[in-house]
Amino acid sequence: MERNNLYPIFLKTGSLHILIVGGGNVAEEKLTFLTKSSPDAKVTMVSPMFRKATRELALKFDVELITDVYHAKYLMGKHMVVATTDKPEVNVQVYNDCRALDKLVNVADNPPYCDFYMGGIVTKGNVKIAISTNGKSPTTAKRLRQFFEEVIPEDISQMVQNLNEYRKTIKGDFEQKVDKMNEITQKLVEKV
Ligand SMILES: C[C@@]1(CC(=O)O)c2cc3[nH]c(cc4nc(cc5[nH]c(cc(n2)[C@H]1CCC(=O)O)[C@@](C)(CC(=O)O)[C@@H]5CCC(=O)O)C(CC(=O)O)=C4CCC(=O)O)c(CCC(=O)O)c3CC(=O)O
Ligand SMILES: NC(=O)C1=CN([C@@H]2O[C@H](COP(=O)(O)OP(=O)(O)OC[C@H]3O[C@@H](n4cnc5c(N)ncnc54)[C@H](O)[C@@H]3O)[C@@H](O)[C@H]2O)C=CC1
Repeated sequence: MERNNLYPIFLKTGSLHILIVGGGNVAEEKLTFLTKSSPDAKVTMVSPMFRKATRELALKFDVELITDVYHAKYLMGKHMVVATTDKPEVNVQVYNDCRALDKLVNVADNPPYCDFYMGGIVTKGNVKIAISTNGKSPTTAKRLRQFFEEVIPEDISQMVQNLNEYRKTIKGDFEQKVDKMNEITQKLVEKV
């Protein structure tokens, strides 16, 4: 069976700078889910046109909007780039420019031109789950996101906080701490 070999990481978006090229439907979808997960994300968008809802989101999340066509100069200082224009040749240009500069790049409607995929994301306080279908079915990623948003209790974050407080109070060496933390969380994975 085929398997997903992608490696998920949790980016500190507050100190990384992301560029979105394009200002249409796809750009708006990517910005919506990016800011939903990571309201502190540092984002710049460049496009000759932005949708109204995109401009509103930009205002809310302090996103810089540059009204211009894409130029390689806009890559300066950016760590990751998402290309969403309706011009395949522009998206490929963005991809090639990023590759030449070793920047991570995602051409949203073109999986072979993605160094990474955006995933379905569930956030419950301190807990975050990211979901990918290996680019095979974004709709399934969305449905799984909705499912986990529903079934994971909001207070999972309180539990994590409590365990964080508790782990600070445990005396003993590393091994004893590990044993204790595993013992008190055993119930979470016991079959009923
Ligand atoms: C590869 C990837 C690259 C990337 O964008 O990073 C990609 C690619 C493509 N998306 C397409 C379409 C749709 N995308 C969505 C929705 C989402 N797409 C997202 C991620 C990803 N989309 C990455 C893979 C993630 C993974 O590994 O599973 C989500 C999870 C996250 C996000 O957008 O931030 C977000 C749900 C967020 C949420 O709700 O939680 C819907 C559903 C809907 O809108 O209802 C549709 C319409 C239905 C359909 O077509 O399936 C097309 C077809 C274009 C065409 O037809 O030409 C391509 C291109 C292709 O597959 O070739
Ligand atoms: N809307 C969707 O859900 C889907 C879109 N796609 C594909 O994804 C691509 C983008 O789709 P949409 O966002 O709907 O298109 P759109 O037409 O809404 O947006 C395209 C954006 O790219 C900008 N743009 C054009 N040339 C540019 C340049 N040189 N530099 C910077 N920005 C530039 C435009 O000003 C516009 O803001 C298209 O190729 C489309 O076929 C594929 C599947 C679904």
